[in-house]
Amino acid sequence: MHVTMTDASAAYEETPPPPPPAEIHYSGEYSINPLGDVSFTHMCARLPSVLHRICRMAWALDRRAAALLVVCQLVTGAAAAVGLAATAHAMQSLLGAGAVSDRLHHALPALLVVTSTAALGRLAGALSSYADGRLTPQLTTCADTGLVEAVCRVESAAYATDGFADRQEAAEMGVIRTHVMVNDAQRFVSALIRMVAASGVLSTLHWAMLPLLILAVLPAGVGAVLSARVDYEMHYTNVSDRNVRHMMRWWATTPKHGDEVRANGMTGYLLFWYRSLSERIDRRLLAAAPRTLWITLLSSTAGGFFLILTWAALAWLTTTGRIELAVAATAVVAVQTTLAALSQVVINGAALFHTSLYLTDMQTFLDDAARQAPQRGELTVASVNDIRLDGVVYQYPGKDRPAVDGVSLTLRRGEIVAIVGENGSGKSTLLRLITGIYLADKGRVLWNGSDLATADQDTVWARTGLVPQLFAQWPLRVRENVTLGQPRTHHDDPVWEAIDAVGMREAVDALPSGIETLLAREVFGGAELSGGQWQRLACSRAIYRKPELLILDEPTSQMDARGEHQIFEKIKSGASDRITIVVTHQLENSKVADRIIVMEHGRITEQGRYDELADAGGLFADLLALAKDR
Ligand SMILES: Nc1ncnc2c1ncn2[C@@H]1O[C@H](COP(=O)(O)OP(=O)(O)OP(=O)(O)O)[C@@H](O)[C@H]1O
Repeated sequence: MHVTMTDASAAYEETPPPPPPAEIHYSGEYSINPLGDVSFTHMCARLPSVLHRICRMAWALDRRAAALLVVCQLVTGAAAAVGLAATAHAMQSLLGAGAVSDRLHHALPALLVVTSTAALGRLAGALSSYADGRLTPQLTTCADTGLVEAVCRVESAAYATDGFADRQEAAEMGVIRTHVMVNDAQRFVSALIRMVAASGVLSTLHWAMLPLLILAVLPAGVGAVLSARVDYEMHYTNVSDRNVRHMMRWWATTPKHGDEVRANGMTGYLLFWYRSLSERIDRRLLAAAPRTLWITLLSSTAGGFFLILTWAALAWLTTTGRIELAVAATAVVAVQTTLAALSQVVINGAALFHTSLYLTDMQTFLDDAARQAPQRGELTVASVNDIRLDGVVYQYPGKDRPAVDGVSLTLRRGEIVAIVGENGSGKSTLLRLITGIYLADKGRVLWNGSDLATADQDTVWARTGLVPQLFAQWPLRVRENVTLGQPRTHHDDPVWEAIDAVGMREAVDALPSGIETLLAREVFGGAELSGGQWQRLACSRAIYRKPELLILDEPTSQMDARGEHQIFEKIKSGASDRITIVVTHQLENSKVADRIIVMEHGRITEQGRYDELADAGGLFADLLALAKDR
């Protein structure tokens, strides 16, 4: 049938609208907002511990900057106190009796103190900004690298646990907030010191002023903390959606998937999806806006009422002669100073509290990740002559049946073993168990008799080379893409040897900067390889490691016949000195193996050489017949 463009677009217009993004009803252990039933006083009580934590982190990173920051805060506070006391003194002299010149002369020393303390306060402020400028980048980097390291170091099985990615997303917010953490803390502390100093002066003028002032600012404090709580609640509700949106953003915009997106006409849907999800997130935020408005309105009204009361009280005290005019003038300055400092305490206290929520998420995630870091034992695997699997069972979290179900198997040095089986039969999971990426739920995996559950994983992985089905295309230079994870050599000969082994020399030489070329098309000066070339590079990476256990999971799925032939020749030539495992759906490739293992539903159902299995009438023979039926 011939379809014109108009037909096609008409048909498109008639189709029902695409489905919106799936609703995520996350109901795991971590789905409960930890602040759901936390009281206001409890929240305020958190501040000292937050300050303590920030100080500890800052002290550990840069003692001099941390000490400078603390000293500057103390100087600022002391300068404010002395400055205010001097102001009171000057006021009394200026508003007292006598000639103007005498009064000025009398007030001069106090005025000099006011000026000097103001200058000292400014100097301390500038120095503390400098200390903050030193500390903040270090703290942010420390939090950021700490988070990346924690995620990289957990047991692989942790990735499959309930809500791991969502909690990681929440922890990322902690890293972002680290950026403002020191500043919030510094402003909070300096405002607190200024407030204490000013309120001390105020209390000496008249006892009633301070309680009234506190009442004027307290509602704003409650309001700011409650608003922060609403904001965090929204953040918490949106965390899963934000996580999915973040992933989709990368998938939709990375050039690596650009062909698939365009040629399959997915752009419109992806944009619709992205917008729908963003609107859903916004809807929740907008629904919370009236709550925030009410909180702000009520707290401002209450604060305003008490502030009017404060000024009225001051006016009454002055007009009834209960305090002198000079004292009243000082009180005006002190009230203004205390009010400004109190407001800063409230605003920065709320900001600090807000930050603490995200820092707590970050810390909870880091603690959790530390608990999920490998704790296997000290056993060192020196070399590997045989690997024995003893009734090994592994079940992914949330699955109702094991992916590997009671596998027993022995692999010996010098042997090439092929693992075949239908999709989902458990081949890749078995490889993860053999290498100790996952630890068996039941049974044991023994390398030279050492149980992987008690062996130091780094000594195990120092002996393995793995080409996974989905290999990484690292945005690094060609050389680092081959040597990744290996100590650097003084020259490139071993790198070229690995490149030659997969027939990539010509392709690498043709790159703009040869072995130095950055393999990232997105970056200026970067270059891109074809799919098969990338796969050859992934193979060279494993070969370069000269591993005692070489595992190749569908290593030639994207390669041309020459590349595939070359890889299998290389596998054969190096086989005598290692254990080699090849997973393949190209059954002809399994001819290279000394032994073929057939997997079905997580179990080994057949074993033997190619010719034996081809005639055995089992699954292998069935799959072989299907492969030939073209
Ligand atoms: N990370 C994971 N989390 C949860 N389940 C998983 C995970 N990886 C695999 N599975 C499940 O385990 C079973 C075995 O998967 P596995 O990847 O080991 O099969 P395979 O034989 O390698 O398949 P294929 O030939 O498609 O690569 C499948 O049912 C799969 O859905």
